[in-house]
Amino acid sequence: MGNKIDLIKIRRDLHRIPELGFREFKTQQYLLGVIQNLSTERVEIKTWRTGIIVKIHGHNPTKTIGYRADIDGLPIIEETGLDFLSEHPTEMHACGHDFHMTIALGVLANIIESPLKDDVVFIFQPAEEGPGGAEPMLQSQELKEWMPDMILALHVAPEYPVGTIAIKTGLLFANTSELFIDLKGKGGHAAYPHLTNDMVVAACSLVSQLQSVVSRNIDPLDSAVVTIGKITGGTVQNVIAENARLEGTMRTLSSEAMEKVKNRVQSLVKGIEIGYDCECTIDFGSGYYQVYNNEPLTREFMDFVEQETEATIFECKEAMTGEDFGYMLRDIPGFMFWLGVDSPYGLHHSKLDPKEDAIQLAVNALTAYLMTKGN
Ligand SMILES: CC(=O)N[C@@H](CCC[C@H](N)C(=O)O)C(=O)O
Repeated sequence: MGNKIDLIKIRRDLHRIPELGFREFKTQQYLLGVIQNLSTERVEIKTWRTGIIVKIHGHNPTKTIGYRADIDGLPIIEETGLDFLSEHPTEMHACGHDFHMTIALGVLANIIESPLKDDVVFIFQPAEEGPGGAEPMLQSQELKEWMPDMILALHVAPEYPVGTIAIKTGLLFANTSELFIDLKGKGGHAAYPHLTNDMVVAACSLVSQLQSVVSRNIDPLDSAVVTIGKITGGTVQNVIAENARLEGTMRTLSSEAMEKVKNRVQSLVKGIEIGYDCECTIDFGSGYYQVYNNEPLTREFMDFVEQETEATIFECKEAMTGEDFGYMLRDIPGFMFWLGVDSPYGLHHSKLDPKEDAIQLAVNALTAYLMTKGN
């Protein structure tokens, strides 16, 4: 199926304007511009905060198929050296959401051109990287009125070659929880440590102790991750720090393991308070529900891709990535899959450079799948 829109131009335009969760104002305007330029026959558009929901009415609907694309970027300074580098100096589409949006637009344009028997709802969802747009979007009146009967989404996979799709039934992505810990002690002159409670030392000790949670408290046959991605503290080289802050994320394959990890983090933080005579506060930020693929729909999709598309499909293992699409899959049967985009740099890397050939391949495969599933 030929494209009514220039997918490479769209991807590059979107790549230039990455915005953080719930601040995707330019992105929303850009997406609306593209969508409104397509035929308006059978098409209804709603906005929800910085997100968009588009319904394409089928000619004799018996169900509604949902397709979700996330639209936010990350607070990362881009270092790809591309001609279409981010115009926002501290933000980057380093998780491939520019691809996700472009592919959704490509499929949407095809379905508008050849409407199905069934209704299709395209969900352009804000804030996947945080604080999470899927759960509040699901609760919104706007989406409730157009609730799909099944739903699907993809995520780019830099580690897989272009032309491949990877998926598995059941658990695909982990449960997640953010982690923010503030430490407050007594600062002072660098030469008088005995008169202070140094929060740089306390924070370093806490980071080391947190490494024991996964290695000593989680069943070795289960999996978990505790990552501290950012430490801040202190003011200047010759002042002992009164404050420090750790920012991180925790991942588990079950909600029980998540409870255990959180309890251990709380206990270790209490130990730091006693050991370093300081005050600490823990904020678990936002947490995402696991991504769990519906078995029959996933198997049907796998068979379809293998038999009817140019893509190669294979079964992958679960990953410790998080995705708030998990909330949609908790309420609506469906699945998520990895799309191979072949980049030497991985997700959340400042040099992530997915291969654009993957866009057309995904648009073709998804259009063909929807044409079959919705007719
Ligand atoms: C696909 C992906 O990379 N998703 C993010 C989701 C982050 C959720 C939250 N901000 C957290 O850090 O826990 C990921 O980092 O896996």
